Amino acid sequence: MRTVIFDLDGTLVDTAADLVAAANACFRDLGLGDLLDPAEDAAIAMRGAKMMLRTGFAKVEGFGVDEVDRQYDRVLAYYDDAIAVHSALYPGAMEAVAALRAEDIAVGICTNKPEALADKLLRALGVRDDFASLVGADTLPVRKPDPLPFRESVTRAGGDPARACLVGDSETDRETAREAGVPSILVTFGPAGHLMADLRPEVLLADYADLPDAVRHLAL
Ligand SMILES: O=C(O)COP(=O)(O)O
Ligand SMILES: [Mg+2]
Repeated sequence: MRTVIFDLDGTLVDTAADLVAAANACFRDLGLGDLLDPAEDAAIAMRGAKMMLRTGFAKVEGFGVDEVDRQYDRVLAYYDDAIAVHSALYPGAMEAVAALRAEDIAVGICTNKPEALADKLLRALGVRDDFASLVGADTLPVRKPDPLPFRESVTRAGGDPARACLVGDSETDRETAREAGVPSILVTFGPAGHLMADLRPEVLLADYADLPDAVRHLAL
């Protein structure tokens, strides 16, 4: 079965504001104020909680790598408490998913978010059951760009990893697809959209309305 696997943050869902809010709550607890800006640091947020902590601590004195590790669980706890306040699906995402499913193409998710948080977010948005699989950062011992979680997300969706592609928004997604030997479709509407062309994916996607056609042309 042909399969399209989606990344989550920055690809299916615009999660930047809730992620930045969680990091800022941690920084405020440490007396540092709001070190990140939801608009300016959206691309940093798409690279995960540790990257947000590293970026914030780089702006002040006296907080090193150890503090990033110490605060990581706290960021995730804040995020867990307010995971879908501002987060929203990108326009046309679920219409594209429905169109793919109508063509008997399996759809699943492979994310570097912890699986439980990804599951909670998808349920809050009312779309968990639209995806046949969900593999997160901690589902397997390895995470993207290792190709294993991608392959697992394909097989759990009932698909064949040789007839699959990955829709993503980052160098990590590009690398994952390359390692798995499948085409990548990188979206240009996320916070790092302007950088996607340099990664030379098989497809650059500016609008979800164009996804079903793009997948057809890949001839999976
Ligand atoms: O949380 C991250 O590191 C990024 O998550 P993503 O893989 O869904 O983009
Ligand atoms: Mg992403």
